[in-house]
Amino acid sequence: MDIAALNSTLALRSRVLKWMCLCLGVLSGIFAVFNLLINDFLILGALEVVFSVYCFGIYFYITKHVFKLWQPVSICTFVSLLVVLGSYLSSVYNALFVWTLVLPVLYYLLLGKLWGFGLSMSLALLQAIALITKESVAPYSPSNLGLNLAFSYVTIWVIAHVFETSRASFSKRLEDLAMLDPLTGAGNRLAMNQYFEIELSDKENLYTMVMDLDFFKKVNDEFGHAIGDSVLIEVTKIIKSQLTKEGAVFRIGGEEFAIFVAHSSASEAANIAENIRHTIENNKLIIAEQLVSITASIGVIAYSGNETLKQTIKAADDRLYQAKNNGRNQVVFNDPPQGKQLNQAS
Ligand SMILES: Nc1nc2c(ncn2[C@@H]2O[C@H](COP(=O)(O)OP(=O)(O)OP(=O)(O)O)[C@@H](O)[C@H]2O)c(=O)[nH]1
Repeated sequence: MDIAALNSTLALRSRVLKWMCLCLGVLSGIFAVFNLLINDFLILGALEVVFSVYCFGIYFYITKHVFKLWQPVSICTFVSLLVVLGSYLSSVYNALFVWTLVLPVLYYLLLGKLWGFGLSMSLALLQAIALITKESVAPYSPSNLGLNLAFSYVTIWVIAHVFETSRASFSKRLEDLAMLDPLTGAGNRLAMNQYFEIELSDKENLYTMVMDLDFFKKVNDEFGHAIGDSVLIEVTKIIKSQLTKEGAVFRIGGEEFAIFVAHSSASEAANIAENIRHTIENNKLIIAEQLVSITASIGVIAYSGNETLKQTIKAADDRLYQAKNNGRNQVVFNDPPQGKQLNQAS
């Protein structure tokens, strides 16, 4: 599966930006010709030439490079300034202010809710100042023009806001459905691939752990599958509570979890693994009024920088196998702070 395709928001924004640049580049070029040769608006015409060139530049740039925030921010800021300046300098008769109504849609499509709201608010204020400071709004009546503009702008703004909010929430729900284990809320294998291949661009000082609950079958046999499920949920909470923001947990099997600790030292990774093991052992789980005791074995490996995800998981899994063979309820770490193998048992 194409992992990048899961980030539909980025793909959507990149596509919208590309076609918007083409469209605005052509239109701005046409306006520039009018303003330079016919209307004699030299400043505006010159700015439109620059904007047109900039739009084509971004259009070609994003065909070869990844989407970055500065691209839509610069396009939105530039086009907004052109519209405000055009509205301020030209007569209302030219109806340049009509372009104001297009911009909230661009902001929300390209930049999302927060930026969309901020830019729409700023544009409304700037355009209000540009129009209020005009000596005349002929051939329109000032109150009719003001009310119609304000109401149509607010309508488009609200629709753009509601649309983007719903789209973002659907997109998040779809992403969660695709990437999260529905029982525990830990990431699934797909999420692990995405984390390792895309999010972890810097894999220096990365530690991979594979953790497996000990004799989990007995929990199911003794207490039933539903309580077994609750144990898995509680264990996931314990793992998450021990991880810093540099860590991530994925459920890769029935009672098996992969844990990554990034940007850490060997001693930090060893401490995290030991804290997880210790907390699981000592946190007496009371589920449906039943006391459930469980322990975990953990294999930890320092990522060398060259292995694939499969290889690093396999290496940590080998340490886990050692931990199970050594009697379970322990951490086996190949790269302990002291430089020798560490077996930590309760
Ligand atoms: N409740 C519950 N049990 C699960 C789930 N997925 C797998 N299991 C159970 O996990 C148990 C795993 O058992 P084993 O592979 O024998 O491992 P174990 O009993 O933990 O023993 P060791 O790993 O050798 O310590 C099986 O009984 C599976 O049915 C799940 O989603 N919910």
